[in-house]
Amino acid sequence: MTAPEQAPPRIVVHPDKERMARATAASLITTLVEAQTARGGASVVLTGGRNGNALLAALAQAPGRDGVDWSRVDLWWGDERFLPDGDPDRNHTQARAAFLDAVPLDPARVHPMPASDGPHGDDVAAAAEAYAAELAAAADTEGTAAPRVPSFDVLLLGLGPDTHVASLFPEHPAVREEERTVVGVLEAPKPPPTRISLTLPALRAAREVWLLAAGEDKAEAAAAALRGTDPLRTPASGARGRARTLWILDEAAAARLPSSVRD
Ligand SMILES: O=C1O[C@H](COP(=O)(O)O)[C@@H](O)[C@H](O)[C@H]1O
Repeated sequence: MTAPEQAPPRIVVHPDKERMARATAASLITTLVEAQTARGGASVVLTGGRNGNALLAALAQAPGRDGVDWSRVDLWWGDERFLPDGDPDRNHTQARAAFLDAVPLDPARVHPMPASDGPHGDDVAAAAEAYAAELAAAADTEGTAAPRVPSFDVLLLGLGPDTHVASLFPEHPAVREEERTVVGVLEAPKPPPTRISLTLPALRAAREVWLLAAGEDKAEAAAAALRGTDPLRTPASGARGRARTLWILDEAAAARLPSSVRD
């Protein structure tokens, strides 16, 4: 695959996780309005996890929320826990509760990853392939001829305490993938063990990648990933956007950052 441009990380630190969620929701609204003004539509890749859900809850409450034309926003997912539709542990179920049901989205533009009781049954490889095909069908040619995914406006990632992003865990086969855009993940070290994930090449096709980390349990991971140069060991270090890579932290998660990386 041709490697797209990769923007170096920029770090923004908020006083606490509530203010971080509110400020990030406001920035996301601005970015989506700008994308719609420039290109008609906008696309976001959602993340699961505590920080991703806190952002969605803040977005649902944000005063400027209705400045976005939600019927012209495509929503994709960076990863999913491969469980039956509606399972409370699915990232899609949590996103519905936090945000999706609060705004007038076009159902045809909401693209959850397949569930384990969907058309592919429990075949996670087939489910991943189907999601890759859905992304390829929506792909454009901006930036790079490959990989075959849309030029996402903003791709959100929660940072795991082990530096995983999406369902790309350190030293795991999925983080080594260089050709496919979506993979089935087996034996993930965090439950549930079976997942679907975008790969690093797919994440890097985004215009902007925003990594979210709040809380002291993320401090070590944030420092390791921002120092790290090997995505096999610190997957978050390999997640970069073409135009912007933004690390959005609260003070607790930023506590161990080397001063050399902090603005
Ligand atoms: O399992 C997952 O974990 C990560 C991080 O979640 P957090 O609760 O530790 O913030 C999340 O980004 C990913 O989407 C999810 O599937």
